[in-house]
Amino acid sequence: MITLSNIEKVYQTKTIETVALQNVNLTVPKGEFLSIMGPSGCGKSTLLNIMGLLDIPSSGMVTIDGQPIQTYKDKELAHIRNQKIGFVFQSYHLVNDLSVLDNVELPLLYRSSISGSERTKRAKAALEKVGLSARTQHFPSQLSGGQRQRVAIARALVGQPEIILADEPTGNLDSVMGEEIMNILLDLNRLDGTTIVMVTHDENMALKTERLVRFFDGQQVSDAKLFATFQQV
Ligand SMILES: Nc1ncnc2c1ncn2[C@@H]1O[C@H](COP(=O)(O)OP(=O)(O)OP(=O)(O)O)[C@@H](O)[C@H]1O
Repeated sequence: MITLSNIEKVYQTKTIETVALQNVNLTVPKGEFLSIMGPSGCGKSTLLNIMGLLDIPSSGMVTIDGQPIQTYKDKELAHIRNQKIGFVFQSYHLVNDLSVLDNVELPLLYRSSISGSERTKRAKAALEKVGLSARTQHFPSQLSGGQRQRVAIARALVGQPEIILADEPTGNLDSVMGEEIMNILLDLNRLDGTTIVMVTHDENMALKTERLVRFFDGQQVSDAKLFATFQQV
């Protein structure tokens, strides 16, 4: 579970101060599929970066499984990020000169307890989950946008994270491919119990999730419980 309490994030440059988040209080229970919506610049990516321990708030408290992150050293935070959190971005962030299989194996390279053959086995299983078993030796440039995003999802889930943070995962895709990606995320949530927080500009995608929080100017303006995803099947 992730809890954000009284989070504020201020970006300070030489000439200007930007309040990106203000008075944010948000709890994401284990197993929830939460979507975040709001206009450009309202702080959605900043929020996701803070939840993913990629950035720290200017004030307020972030706890993961009840433990305030301030109590961890940098090395421990990197460990939690690697073990518990998977990231999916709008622009995929794949390594172009690595094969699909090597891209998916990447997060496991940081886990010394996993052997090379086990790494490959898990990466193949993750690719199978997203329907890309036939593309393991391709390179990202040889794939469609939807396939690239599926590789990115396989890479996010290969370490069996408890939480997936997805920043506009369908933003670069047409509606058919967007639906496909959304169905993979819904299955991960529904079948595996993975907690998912997804930033989206697409209301149709957001309405498929359990809960929708809207932001405006760095603040939450609404928090609505939608149908639980498992009730939709
Ligand atoms: N590194 C930074 N330095 C200064 N200001 C920043 C920085 N990162 C973000 N901001 C500012 O913080 C505010 C929130 O940005 P953020 O990227 O979180 O918005 P967003 O809701 O994700 O936008 P979009 O939908 O366009 O991706 C914006 O006003 C932005 O200009």
